[in-house]
Amino acid sequence: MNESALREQICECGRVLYQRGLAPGSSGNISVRLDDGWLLTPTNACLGRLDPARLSRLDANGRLVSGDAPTKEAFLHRAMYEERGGAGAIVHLHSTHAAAVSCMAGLDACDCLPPLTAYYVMKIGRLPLVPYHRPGDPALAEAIRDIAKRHHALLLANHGPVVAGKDLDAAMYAAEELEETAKLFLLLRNVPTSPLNAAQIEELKAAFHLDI
Ligand SMILES: O=C(CO)COP(=O)(O)O
Ligand SMILES: [Zn+2]
Repeated sequence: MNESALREQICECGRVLYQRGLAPGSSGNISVRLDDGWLLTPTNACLGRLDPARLSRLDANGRLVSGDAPTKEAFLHRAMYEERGGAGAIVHLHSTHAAAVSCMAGLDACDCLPPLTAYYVMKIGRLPLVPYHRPGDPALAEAIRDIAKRHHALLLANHGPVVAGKDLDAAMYAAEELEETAKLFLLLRNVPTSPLNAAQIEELKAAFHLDI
């Protein structure tokens, strides 16, 4: 896909996520890796009203070469791309139910949500929790670097999810599946549940060649 089409795709993805209420206000950010840098959403931009021409274009060294000032988390996206050679796009949201889970006490920091459904296992697998850092804190890049080596999705404490994918559709679908599973998790809080067991997860990993 050429850069112009990628710009349009970022804006369309932003519109869909905003309209679904997964990126309220000016929250969230999206990026796509290019051969020689990245395209990112501008800081303080509403994902529902992006202008393709004003997206932030960074060169391979992370310098802004065109467009508006990039998301305050450009360094986080860059760290994830550096650790995940196969990642083509990253979506960060403040989707309500995933954000709610990120605020809960007593989570398993290695895996915040149970494997309630096959699609959660297929799209997300395991969801590590990253300790709280303020939005835009450069220390966040190093905090996620080691985790990103092993996980394409992570949950920022008291904040929201960051999800990478081979392309923007994959990242977006996985971020939406994460939000739906967080919703299920909260709905089922006081209900006995039977998450998928290890054998069922192994079967999915084999059937869909999952790297989780
Ligand atoms: O979600 C956000 C920060 O965590 C939004 O920040 P930006 O507007 O700088 O992308
Ligand atoms: Zn955020």
